[in-house]
Amino acid sequence: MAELILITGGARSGKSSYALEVSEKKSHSRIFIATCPSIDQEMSDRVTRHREERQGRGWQTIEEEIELAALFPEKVQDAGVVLIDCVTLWVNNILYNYGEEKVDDFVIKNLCLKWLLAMENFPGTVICVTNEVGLGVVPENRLARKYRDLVGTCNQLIGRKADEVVLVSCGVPLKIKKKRS
Ligand SMILES: Nc1nc2c(ncn2[C@@H]2O[C@H](COP(=O)(O)OP(=O)(O)OP(=O)(O)O)[C@@H](O)[C@H]2O)c(=O)[nH]1
Repeated sequence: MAELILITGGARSGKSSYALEVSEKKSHSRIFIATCPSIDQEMSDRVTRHREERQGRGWQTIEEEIELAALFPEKVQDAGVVLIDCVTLWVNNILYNYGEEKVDDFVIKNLCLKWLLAMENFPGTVICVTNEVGLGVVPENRLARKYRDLVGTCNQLIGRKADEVVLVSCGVPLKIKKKRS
């Protein structure tokens, strides 16, 4: 892969819009990989809002909740930039589909590494969106604590491999890891 960029932030921080902007500067040939399952009206409304935001801006959308590794490189090979939105929901989907008891730090690390490795054969730029889920109080619920930790593990893996990491807060991007020139 030419470049890996990780964009993180809180809910409704503006990270998705920023990720679109950055992607559009990278290439005219763009694929949006959505990991969000449309399970209720609230989710559907969010998805509709995002689809409208991309409308007429040259995006092709692939909805894939689990098998990110299977998309690379063949299914996205014509794209100059691939945007994955978002890692947080991918972790959620893994927990839900595999069964919470079957997913621990080791399992999530390996699953995340699988798609990071698959991306290495993709010649374009990959941009991943994630959430900073660990900044608030420690959740009372055990599953919520586990989820928070698994997301943190994936964010670290991707962040270490990334050329650039950007934290978006209040709609403002802050580069926290910069590519060496
Ligand atoms: N299934 C599906 N999901 C989509 C599509 N477009 C966007 N999404 C999902 O929308 C989710 C992000 O939406 P929000 O929850 O509104 O984002 P947010 O965290 O509140 O806001 P920002 O920080 O501003 O991005 C991501 O998980 C995407 O996968 C799509 O076309 N299909």
